[in-house]
Amino acid sequence: MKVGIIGGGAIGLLCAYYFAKSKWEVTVYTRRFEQAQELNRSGLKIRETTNRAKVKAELLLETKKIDADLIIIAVKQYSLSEIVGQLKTLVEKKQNMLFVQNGMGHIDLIRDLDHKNIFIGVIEHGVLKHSDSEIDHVGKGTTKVAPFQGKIAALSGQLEGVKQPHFPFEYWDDWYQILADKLLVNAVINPLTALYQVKTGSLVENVHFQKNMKRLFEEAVNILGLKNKEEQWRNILRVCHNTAGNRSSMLRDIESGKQTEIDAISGYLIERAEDQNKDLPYTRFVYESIKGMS
Ligand SMILES: NC(=O)C1=CN([C@@H]2O[C@H](COP(=O)(O)OP(=O)(O)OC[C@H]3O[C@@H](n4cnc5c(N)ncnc54)[C@H](OP(=O)(O)O)[C@@H]3O)[C@@H](O)[C@H]2O)C=CC1
Ligand SMILES: CC(C)(CO)C(=O)C(=O)O
Repeated sequence: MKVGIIGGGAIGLLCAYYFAKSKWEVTVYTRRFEQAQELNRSGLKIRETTNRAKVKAELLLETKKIDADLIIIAVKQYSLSEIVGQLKTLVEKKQNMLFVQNGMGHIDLIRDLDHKNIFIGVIEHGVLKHSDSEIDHVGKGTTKVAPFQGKIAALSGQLEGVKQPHFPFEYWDDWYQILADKLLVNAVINPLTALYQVKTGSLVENVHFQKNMKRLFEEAVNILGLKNKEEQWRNILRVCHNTAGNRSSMLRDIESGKQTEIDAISGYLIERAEDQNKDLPYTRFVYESIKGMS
């Protein structure tokens, strides 16, 4: 089987590594020529392991067709708009596509595609990228997938061939549910860790930070229309404990001067609230603060 992975970032390389270990033919489509060169030359390494995985890589801009059974789109949400146009010509209507962005900002862009089998993924792994060919799999989690267009069997049948204990898949029926659950976690943890410049665990250890978490939580859970509120709150506390030593992706983006995904997370919630003539003052505060810092 062949997988094409668009974006050689932390998540793209994580997927590339585990598919290659499962004996799939992997091609990573990069933005930069130097990264493609490096991957072709050295392969791909996860820090804790000794073996490098062999992958092919090429520049997305120079690609005419993506020859793959499954295509994983692993760029950040804000890079997706420049790629969606290319997907219309690079990917045939019957090829499977899996989008793994955080937030909800990508959904309207995906609606523009009329491919038969489109899937949404929520990645619950923690990954740090050290170089163009080396990552650290710091948090072992799962990847939840659900159909957006087409039937889940088209994807689950393929993923039968990826049996890796540290890289499992879970199958869900409702893409909105899995994305909304993750969005809620990110809407609470990401902006606060970035603003206070603290690791995820510090949010719950500090009673004042935890009060602000609760305020963001109340706004987000109501706007997203999520039920089982108590369980959702417990889940956020659990994520803070389980990833206590991690720096959230938003904190890392701010620290390295990169664009953040605040528009797809808090920005999306603010838009939903405006549609309902509601205001989310705490969410708006963190949104404007992060925009001002990045
Ligand atoms: N890292 C993590 O632990 C987690 C990340 N996620 C989500 O997964 C998604 C990807 O995140 P992550 O991997 O961390 O992000 P990164 O910033 O590490 O990677 C994004 C990659 O996309 C590449 N890219 C951007 N534009 C293009 C283009 N036009 N053509 C080809 N490649 C392009 C970038 O290339 P270049 O290097 O040249 O800029 C970069 O390598 C995000 O939505 C994130 O929220 C979800 C859960 C955990
Ligand atoms: C859940 C959390 C905060 C884990 O680090 C995350 O998804 C992120 O960093 O974007």
